[in-house]
Amino acid sequence: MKKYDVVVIGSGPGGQVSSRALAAGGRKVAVVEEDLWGGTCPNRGCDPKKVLVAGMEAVDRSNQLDGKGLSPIRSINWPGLMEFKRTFTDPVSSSSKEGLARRGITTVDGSAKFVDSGQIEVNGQAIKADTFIIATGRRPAVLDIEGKEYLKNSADFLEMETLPRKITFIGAGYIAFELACIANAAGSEVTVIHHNARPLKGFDEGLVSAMVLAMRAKGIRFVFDVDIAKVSRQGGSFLLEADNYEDKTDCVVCATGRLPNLETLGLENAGVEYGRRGVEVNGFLQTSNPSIYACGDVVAKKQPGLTPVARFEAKYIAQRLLGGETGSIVYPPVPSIVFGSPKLASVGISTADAGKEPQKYTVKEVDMTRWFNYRRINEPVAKAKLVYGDGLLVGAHILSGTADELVDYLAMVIALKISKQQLSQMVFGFPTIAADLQSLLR
Ligand SMILES: Cc1cc2nc3c(=O)[nH]c(=O)nc-3n(C[C@H](O)[C@H](O)[C@H](O)COP(=O)(O)OP(=O)(O)OC[C@H]3O[C@@H](n4cnc5c(N)ncnc54)[C@H](O)[C@@H]3O)c2cc1C
Ligand SMILES: NC(=O)c1ccc[n+]([C@@H]2O[C@H](COP(=O)([O-])OP(=O)(O)OC[C@H]3O[C@@H](n4cnc5c(N)ncnc54)[C@H](O)[C@@H]3O)[C@@H](O)[C@H]2O)c1
Repeated sequence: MKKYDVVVIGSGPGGQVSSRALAAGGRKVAVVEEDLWGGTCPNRGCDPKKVLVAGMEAVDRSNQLDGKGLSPIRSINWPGLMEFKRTFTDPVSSSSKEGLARRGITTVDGSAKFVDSGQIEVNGQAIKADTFIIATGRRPAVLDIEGKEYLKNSADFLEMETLPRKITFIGAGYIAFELACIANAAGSEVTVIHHNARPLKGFDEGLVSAMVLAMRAKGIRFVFDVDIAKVSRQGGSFLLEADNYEDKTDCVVCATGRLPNLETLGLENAGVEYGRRGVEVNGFLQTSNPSIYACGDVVAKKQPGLTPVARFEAKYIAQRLLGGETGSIVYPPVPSIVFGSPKLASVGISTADAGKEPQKYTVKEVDMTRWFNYRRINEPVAKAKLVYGDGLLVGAHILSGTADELVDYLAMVIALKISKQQLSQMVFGFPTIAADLQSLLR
């Protein structure tokens, strides 16, 4: 029977970072993967999505500068863009696996299941380890409605060879907003249906409303307070039905959240507790079995399920197992970005939480739309809401085409507690988004 110091289950960002760090620290490590090596982010998540976002950004920029020396790009050559996307995704699985092997890590293809607290089984083969790390991520949730077999998910969207003439998204979170904007820029007729009237729930309500307004101006249709009950095939298209709604479309993408991958892991055999939201962990990312850790999307936690969070947790576990980390995990401010059109980004204390403690926090709203950096590209909207506590920036919420860049600078200001006085002593390259920090935080 094979025996390792550490076995990592799942080869996504969490599994990659933890296994590589542990192998570099001299541990004998194996990684088990049941699907594509590299996990969600580079195969069917962040990276392919961001390649498609580049096409959307080009369409947006040309539309914004229409009549200002440029002609708009009317639509995207979808098969061409997908071919470009595949140059990123096709090599990922083999290169991720080879990258691990090059570092002396054993790679095992198959589905891992705990037999007891010190042993898993993969394809009938028993593997023992002193420590296990569960990094199995999440998968798309499927609405339990009549006709659910007709529903596509985000992974299907990112593989679509032809762009449907009409596409409908159910759900209004990160995935629906981002993919709706991409499909709209590529020339599809897009509808987003949500079961209540509060899309992108974790983000500032006013900025979300402004984003919805901007997306509506581009032709995206939002339908709120509609709970789809049935999908049926009608020739080449699909009929969506609810008590108060009926519409035909060519493609339905379900984007109603993601579920932790844990049902097939045999967690009961290893004494690992879990719930609907994921594997339960303590402040050291240890499960209820102290020799089994968990990181990334599969963990039940307050932090959002994002790649940098999975990587941060994986690094922490590796440091702890290598003897360098003794305290419980302390997360820095984590930026969240919706790569839509425009982009919505958020970091630190929310405006909703700040509003509950007015004696502690103040919120300053800044409209940047007329600032040079936005006027130069004729941005329709550029707004920020800044949360201050004790004179320092503690939260930032931004809506603009470049919010993804600005939010990382602001995350640094928050994490390092950089004061307005310190910022005013800096010289930035000009004119840049970073240079705006001095005016923004004045
Ligand atoms: C469409 C989309 C867009 C996204 N965009 C962004 C973005 O822009 N920025 C961002 O930060 N995040 C984004 N995310 C989220 C990001 O992809 C995840 O947070 C990240 O991949 C989590 O990493 P992980 O290692 O925890 O899990 P994953 O990357 O999901 O990897 C888990 C791996 O475990 C494997 N596995 C599961 N069960 C078993 C088993 N029993 N045995 C063996 N292997 C198993 C799976 O096959 C998978 O490969 C996006 C997600 C999606 C779906
Ligand atoms: N840019 C990024 O960082 C990025 C992009 C995509 C995904 N992600 C990650 O992936 C996760 C999953 O994304 P997502 O958009 O699927 O989930 P989400 O949690 O962001 O949004 C799901 C939406 O579906 C709605 N919903 C739930 N049940 C429903 C129902 N029965 N009918 C209609 N609507 C329903 C919810 O109210 C919510 O608005 C995100 O939470 C995030 O962690 C991140």
